[in-house]
Amino acid sequence: MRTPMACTQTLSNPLPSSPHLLPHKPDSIQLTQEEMKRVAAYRAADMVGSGMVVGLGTGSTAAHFIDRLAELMLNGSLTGIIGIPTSLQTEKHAIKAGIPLSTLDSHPIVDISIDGADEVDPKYNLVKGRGGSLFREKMIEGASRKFVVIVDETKMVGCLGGSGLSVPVEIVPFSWNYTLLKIQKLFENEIGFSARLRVDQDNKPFKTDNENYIIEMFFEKGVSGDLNEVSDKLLRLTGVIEHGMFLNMATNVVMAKKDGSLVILNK
Ligand SMILES: O=C[C@H](O)[C@H](O)[C@H](O)COP(=O)(O)O
Repeated sequence: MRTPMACTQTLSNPLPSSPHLLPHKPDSIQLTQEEMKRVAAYRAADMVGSGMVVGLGTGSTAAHFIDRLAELMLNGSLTGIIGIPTSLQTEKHAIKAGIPLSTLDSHPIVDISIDGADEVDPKYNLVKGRGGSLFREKMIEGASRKFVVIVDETKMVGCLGGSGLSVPVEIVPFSWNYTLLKIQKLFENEIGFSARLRVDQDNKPFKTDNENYIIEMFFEKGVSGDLNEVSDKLLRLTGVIEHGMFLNMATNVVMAKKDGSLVILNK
């Protein structure tokens, strides 16, 4: 059984100073969250080179990247790009944008993946999957030589789960309530822990692209202790397919700030 141990990571200035990549904005002007997402996505698109196999992320930040990638292909700046989509939603978007697609089966080595995240901790560990796409994302991003995370500054946290929002776990639908009980048992000593099945607008179980269910785990003070141990324990539960903690996977983080500056972190 896990000894409860407080998450001790802090966010006190974990970031180096950054170049201002946007024209100077008066102090009173601040970017909206959507603008920050676009700024990060556009900068990350510059990391893609012609002829690359590119993992295409999922979510609102990744959508800006897909639009930019398509734009760069259309104006001839990038040629020979092959995209590997991390969700059905992204697949549709990329097809509409005119990006040629393939699969991991045909292209098992991905040059670069670019995707958003729900949280980034000071060691660049991530929470992903609040949009439900964590399994395909983890497969494709795990097969990538470079995995660039694009976020706005609101996504930076001291501890994973520390924003008070969920850490998702993808499970098989069969006996889902039993799997939920096992997850609750795993964290029974964790003060303020709770878990529940994700439901859709009709109060039916939310289904992932793989027809699985999602359990949302909530940690009042963030996930504590050794994250790799927490990961292993979850993955050992029969019924659990994957979880949304992406540990030691990101090679770069491109983070846009409200003042228009960008911080680029490299591992
Ligand atoms: O399942 C969703 C993905 O992991 C997203 O990358 C993540 O939720 C971040 O999404 P957004 O860019 O919309 O905040």
